[in-house]
Amino acid sequence: METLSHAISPKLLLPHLSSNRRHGFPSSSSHHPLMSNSNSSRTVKATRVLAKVNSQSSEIDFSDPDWKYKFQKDFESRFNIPHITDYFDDAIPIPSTFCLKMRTPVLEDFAGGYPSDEEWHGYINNNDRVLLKTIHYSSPTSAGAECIDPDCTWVEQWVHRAGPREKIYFKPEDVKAAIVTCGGLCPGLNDVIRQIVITLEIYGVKKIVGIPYGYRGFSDKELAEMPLSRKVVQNIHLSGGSLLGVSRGGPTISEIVDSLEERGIDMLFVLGGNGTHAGANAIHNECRKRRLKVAVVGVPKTIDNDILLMDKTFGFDTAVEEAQRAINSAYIEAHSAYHGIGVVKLMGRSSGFIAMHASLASGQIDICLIPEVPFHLHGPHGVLRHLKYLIETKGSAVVCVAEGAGQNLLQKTNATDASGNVVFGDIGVYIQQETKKYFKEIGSTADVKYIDPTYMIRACRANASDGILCTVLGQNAVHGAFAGYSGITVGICNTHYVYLPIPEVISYPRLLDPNSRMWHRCLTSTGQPDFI
Ligand SMILES: Nc1ncnc2c1ncn2[C@@H]1O[C@H](COP(=O)(O)OP(=O)(O)OP(=O)(O)O)[C@@H](O)[C@H]1O
Ligand SMILES: O=P(O)(O)OC[C@H]1O[C@](O)(CO)[C@@H](O)[C@@H]1O
Ligand SMILES: [Mg+2]
Repeated sequence: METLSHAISPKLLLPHLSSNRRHGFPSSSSHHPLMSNSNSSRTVKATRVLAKVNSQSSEIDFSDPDWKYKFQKDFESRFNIPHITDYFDDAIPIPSTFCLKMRTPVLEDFAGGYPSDEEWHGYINNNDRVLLKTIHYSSPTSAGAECIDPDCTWVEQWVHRAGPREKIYFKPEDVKAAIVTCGGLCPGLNDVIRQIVITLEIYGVKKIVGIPYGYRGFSDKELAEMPLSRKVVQNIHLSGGSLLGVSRGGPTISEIVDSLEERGIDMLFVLGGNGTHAGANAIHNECRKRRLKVAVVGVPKTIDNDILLMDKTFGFDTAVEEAQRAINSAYIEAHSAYHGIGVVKLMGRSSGFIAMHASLASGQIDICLIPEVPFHLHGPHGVLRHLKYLIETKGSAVVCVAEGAGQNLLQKTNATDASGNVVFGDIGVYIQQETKKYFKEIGSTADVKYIDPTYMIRACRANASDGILCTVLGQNAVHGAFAGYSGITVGICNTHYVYLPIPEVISYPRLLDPNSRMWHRCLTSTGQPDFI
C-alpha cells in the first residue's frame, strides 16, 4: 500500500495552541492543570486529555521532542484503510472501468480491453488526504477547543479522501455485489441503494442483489435475494423506507460469511448504524480469516447523527426538517389553549442532536432536554417549576425532549431489542403525566398535549440536501470497493468525502458536547435555565 510520508513529516508541523473545555479543566490558563513542568505529571495528565480526544492512542510523553511525529505515525496507522493487497499479494489491479467520458452503455464484453480515457482527470490519487480537524485553537479557553497536548499544539490529522481510483481490483463482469440495510429506518436509505446500483452498473457490474430484511436475510431461507438494476431502483428514492426492508438481530457473523461464500458475493455494501457497522467490521475480519476476496463497505445510516468524526449522517437533515411540523403543531396547540403546554418527543437514543437542531431551527421551544445534559423534573430548579414560571409569564410553553433524555427518572425494565439495545421508557409520557400532576397539586391547571412524531419522521423520504449526501456516499461506497478497500465506511468530514476504518467511527456513540457553542446557542434560543 502507498503511504503518506508527507503527512507525518515533522518538518511540516507548525506549533499552534489549543485546548478543550470538555475535559473539565479550569478556564484560566494560569490554573491549567496541564501547565505543570513535571514530566511525569505531564504524561499522566496528557492521558486525561487523550482519553477524550483520542481514545485509542496510547499514553504520550510530551517531554519527548518527537511526540508529535509519533502521534501522527500512530494516527496514520489507526486511520489506515484496509486494502485487499494487505492480504492478497497476488491481487492485480486493472485500469478503472469508471469513466464519465464513456457515457453509452457497454453492450459488448470486455474482451477487447477495458474502456478508459487517459485524458479524464476525475480520479482520486491514493495519497490524497482530507484534514480531520480544521480549527486552530489559539487558546485553551477558546470555545470548544480540542487539544492533544498541554500546550494545545497544532497537529495535522489526515484521513483518506474518497472517490474513484484509476486502478481497480475487481473485474466488473465477474463481480456479484450485494446490498443490505439493517437497524431502524432512516430517510435516504433508498437514495443510497439507488446510487450504489447505478454506480455499480456504470463500472459494468451485471450481478447486483439486495439481501432482504437486514442481516436476517442471510440466514432465513424463505427470504430470496432481490435482483437489482437501474430499472428496478430508478424511482425508489421517491418514497421513504428501504426497498430491501430492515431488521434488528439475526444470524451470527460466521453464518453471514457462510452465506456470502455460498452466494459468491464479492462486494457487500452495508447500510446501518453503530451495530450494523460492528457487524460489517466483523464480516470483513472473518472474510480475511477465510481468505475470501470480499470488499465490505459501510454507509453510516442514523437519523440520530451519532457516528463519530462525521459532519453529519444522511437522514439527519430530513429528520430535523420534518420535526418542525410536529413542533409547530405543539406550539399552535399550546398557544391556543388556556395554560397550554406542548411536549414533543424526538428520536435520539444517546445523543440529542435532532432535539437540539430542531429546537434551534423552530425558535418555538422553551425547554430542550437531551440525554447528554442531566435534569431534575421536580424541585426548585426543576423543569416543572420553570413550566409554572412560563405559564405565569407567557401563558403557554413548548418542551422538546429526546427519547434518551432523563432515563434515570424512569423505571428500568432491563428489556432489550433483538439487537441487544436497551428498550427505553417513554420520557414524553412521563413528562406529560408529571406536568398534569404538578399543576393540579399547586392548585392550577395545565392543558398538556403530547406529540410523538418519531416514526413519522423516520419513515419520510429524504429531503434535497440528504438526497445529495446519499448520492455522494452511495457512489463513493462503490468506488471504495472497486479500489480494493474493505472494512471501511464513507463519510463527510469538513465538507469533504472520506474513507474511514470502521472501528474508528463506532468505538462509542457520538455525543453532543454540552460545552459546545451550538448547545449554548440552543440555550440562548430557548432561554431555559439549568435544571439541576
Ligand atoms: N457488536 C455487534 N457485532 C455484530 N453485529 C452486531 C453488533 N451489534 C449489532 N449487530 C447487528 O447489526 C444489526 C443492526 O444493529 P442495531 O439494531 O443495533 O442497529 P444499528 O445498526 O445500530 O442502527 P440504528 O441506528 O437504527 O440503531 C443487527 O442485525 C445486529 O444483530
Ligand atoms: O423502534 P425501533 O425500530 O427499534 O427504533 C428506535 C431507535 O431507532 C433510532 O432512531 C436509531 O435509528 C433510535 O433513536 C431509536 O432508539
Ligand atoms: Mg444501534
